[in-house]
Amino acid sequence: MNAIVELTDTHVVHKARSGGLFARDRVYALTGADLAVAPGETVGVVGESGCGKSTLAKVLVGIQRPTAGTVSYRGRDLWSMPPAERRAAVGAGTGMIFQDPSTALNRRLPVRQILRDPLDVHDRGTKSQREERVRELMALVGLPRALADALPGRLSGGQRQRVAIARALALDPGLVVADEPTSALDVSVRAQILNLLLDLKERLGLALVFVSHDIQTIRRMSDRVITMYLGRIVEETPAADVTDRARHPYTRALFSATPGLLHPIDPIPLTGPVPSATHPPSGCPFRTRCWKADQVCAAEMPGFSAASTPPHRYRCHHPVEEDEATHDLVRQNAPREPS
Ligand SMILES: Nc1ncnc2c1ncn2[C@@H]1O[C@H](COP(=O)(O)OP(=O)(O)OP(=O)(O)O)[C@@H](O)[C@H]1O
Repeated sequence: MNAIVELTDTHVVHKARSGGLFARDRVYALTGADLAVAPGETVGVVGESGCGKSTLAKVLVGIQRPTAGTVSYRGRDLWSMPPAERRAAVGAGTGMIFQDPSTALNRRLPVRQILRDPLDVHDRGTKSQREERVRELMALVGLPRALADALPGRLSGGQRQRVAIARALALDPGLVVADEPTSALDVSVRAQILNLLLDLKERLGLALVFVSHDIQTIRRMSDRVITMYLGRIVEETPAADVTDRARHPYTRALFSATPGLLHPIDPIPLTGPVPSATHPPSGCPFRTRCWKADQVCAAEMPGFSAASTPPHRYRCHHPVEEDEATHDLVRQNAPREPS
């Protein structure tokens, strides 16, 4: 695969926010991530709050520097490039859409200027070509021309997110990363924004990395689903298989509540909260909530199983059997004490 962006054993460790200046605590936000995104594909990222989804997104678009491991853009190591070259590679190669368009856009700039900014910064075209590009971008995302001079405060939430999408597309990137792009919007406009993203992806041949808590949306939007748990990628599954054929117990539990299962079931309960990213459990981080866990799971984090090959890979000592009906998993997953 000729990846647009590729992470190899990438880690992000933060100093704990609450610990004060001399805090020793570390937050393991991303641990050993390996992921390649191919041109034109949509990768959905799921996991509960705090599992590292946003960190992964920021690493992919070069706004978070990893503390270890590499990030390659079209085969070149991003963080060993000189800063100006890196900014150019990131700016032209990727676009990012954030959760809340009201905070992501400069409130003092009219739409026209917000969309021109990336063209100015990267010195794209003449003045009139830039103006033409702004018109083109507005049309692309369905914004009426009359809004070119409007400030973001005058726009609806959906229109603001359209501006944010247009800005992300300004330099014609190969990859767009959308971090919860609809969660701050009214329910009534969410579907419109998702359809717009899908439409743009098709028309422009974009690769899309889509982070969401909304399991159904992920299933609908993605070609491939990445499951994250406590900073680790624990499974990659073709989206069509994710509800019924996922092998990692955590993915099965996350997707168990979605409609459209081959055998509809009650949700598999996930007992207790996600453990702290400052003191993650030894071995497999999911073991404290997993109904299949034993001593092996406490001793060692499994690598991707030798039996699993892309596009389906999982890291689990006791994967769910392919033919194990999800019904049976509900019964097995009685609440238990952490081992
Ligand atoms: N700058 C930072 N300093 C310290 N800790 C951080 C920082 N950024 C993220 N974290 C921590 O890293 C972990 C992963 O955070 P991240 O935002 O990537 O998770 P997430 O899955 O996107 O969560 P959510 O769905 O709530 O947005 C969390 O424990 C978070 O508190």
